[in-house]
Amino acid sequence: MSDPRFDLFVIGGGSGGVRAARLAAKQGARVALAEAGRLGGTCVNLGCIPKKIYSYAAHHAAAFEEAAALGWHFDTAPQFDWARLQQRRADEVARLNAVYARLLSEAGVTVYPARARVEATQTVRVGEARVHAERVLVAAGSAPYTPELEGAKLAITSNELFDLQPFPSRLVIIGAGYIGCEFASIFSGLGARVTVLYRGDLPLDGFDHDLRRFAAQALAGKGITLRPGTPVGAIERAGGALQVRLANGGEPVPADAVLLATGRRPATAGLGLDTVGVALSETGAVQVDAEFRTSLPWLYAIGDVIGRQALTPVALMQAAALVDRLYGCPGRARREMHEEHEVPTAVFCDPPIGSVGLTEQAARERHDAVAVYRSEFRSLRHAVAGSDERALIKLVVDKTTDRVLGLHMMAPEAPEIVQGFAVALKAGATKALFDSTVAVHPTLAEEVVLMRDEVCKGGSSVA
Ligand SMILES: Cc1cc2nc3c(=O)[nH]c(=O)nc-3n(C[C@H](O)[C@H](O)[C@H](O)COP(=O)(O)OP(=O)(O)OC[C@H]3O[C@@H](n4cnc5c(N)ncnc54)[C@H](O)[C@@H]3O)c2cc1C
Ligand SMILES: NC(=O)c1ccc[n+]([C@@H]2O[C@H](COP(=O)([O-])OP(=O)(O)OC[C@H]3O[C@@H](n4cnc5c(N)ncnc54)[C@H](O)[C@@H]3O)[C@@H](O)[C@H]2O)c1
Repeated sequence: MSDPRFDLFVIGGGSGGVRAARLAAKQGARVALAEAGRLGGTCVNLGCIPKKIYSYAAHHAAAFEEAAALGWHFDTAPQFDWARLQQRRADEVARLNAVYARLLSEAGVTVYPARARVEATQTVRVGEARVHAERVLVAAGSAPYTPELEGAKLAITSNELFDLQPFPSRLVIIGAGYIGCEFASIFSGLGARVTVLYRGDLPLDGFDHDLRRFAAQALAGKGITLRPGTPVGAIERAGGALQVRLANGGEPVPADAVLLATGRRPATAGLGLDTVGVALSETGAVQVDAEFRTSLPWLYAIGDVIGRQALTPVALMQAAALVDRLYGCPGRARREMHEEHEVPTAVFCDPPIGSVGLTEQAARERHDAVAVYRSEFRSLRHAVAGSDERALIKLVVDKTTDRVLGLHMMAPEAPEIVQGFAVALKAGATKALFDSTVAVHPTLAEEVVLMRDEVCKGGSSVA
């Protein structure tokens, strides 16, 4: 029997790969997809979705306290059951795996539940089969990066965290990026004593400096121990538990579990890309142009594997843009991928962060005159519940054009609020337009359209 032939062969059934396969099949292309693990990829199985489920659970710790302040009483203290949360998460992930399988099947995509490797020009080896395709799309995602560190094998990554047993009373997290901050809040909320060790002076590299400072205070205010400027020397066994030895010689930090949250790298190892001579970056990212073409005319790549912004909606948008270009109807508008700074993003720590557009620092580098509006306050909900939790909302404006360049928030529901304002920023809304928008009262979000006093230059929020 001759080898199967397709128009498009997709390697990886995660956010980007599934979207590309379905859209291309709907346009009439003969499409196959290989997935070595579970359909849905990182986001569904080991990322956004299970993380958000755990985050919902963690937020209840504060909600119970608030409830008590608002007149509720419980005859017994609420008890948390880690195994039950894990099971609920596993059930939901399994449901989503089935949804993805159904969507692919309904679109007519042939799914190979196996690891794929590029073997030669327009040829892929998948399990025992050899398959030919006019085009091959690499959407293989990324994997946790483990730094050279003595005892690193004793630590876990976010991949293992979801099924960790038993629940760690003391969790030490190395790295204070997205994953470090999100899991610090989750495990702290669920009752662990959490310590975050990081090299820099503030968490969340790349975010607005003022927001980062505020975030450090907010996380510490929730009982998380933050240790900036603390490089790690080694992870070692200590009695029945672990300890993290510090490179600066400080007292070792005891732990029941150590989480490496030190970034992710494109998952290009073993894909056979070297055999066909595709250009990779130093970190292993597949090099593509603005239209996701590699150095070979039949090979494309999208998502985390190209080493740009590692976010699900980015992979989804890249998939749509690519398929529109390759298989779209003539005359119909093509979707395009945005400029990176237009991508809204959230960190689901507690309180959560929502951010879109330029940070104050980036705005000052690119624009002659920048105005900053900043509001830090205690929300009605927290005031009435007797909580000290504060919210930060910050607008960055180009003074020359009055255009709002950035919105950065750390507040309850910040990700939900920022999603809406991202449309306004993309549409080029001015500060005057924000000012002329009627507020919704009483809300936290109304503050975004009520800020009138520019932070005076001497009092700039940038350190
Ligand atoms: C803990 C965590 C939380 C996150 N939270 C968020 C969030 O809240 N919001 C957000 O936007 N993003 C979040 N992300 C990032 C998001 O998950 C990724 O950006 C997104 O999944 C990337 O999609 P992708 O299609 O590029 O890769 P993936 O979704 O990783 O899919 C790649 C797939 O390819 C498969 N594969 C790899 N090699 C092969 C091969 N040779 N053959 C066959 N199959 C192969 C893998 O098994 C995997 O299923 C999170 C990530 C992590 C780790
Ligand atoms: N809410 C979301 O959208 C979300 C959530 C989780 C992950 N993600 C995506 O996944 C990516 C990976 O997340 P992440 O938190 O692992 O990466 P990150 O890049 O956000 O943070 C990595 C952290 O590790 C530190 N680090 C790097 N190398 C180190 C070393 N050798 N020793 C000590 N510290 C080191 C960095 O200084 C930084 O604090 C994110 O960049 C993001 O794109 C998104």
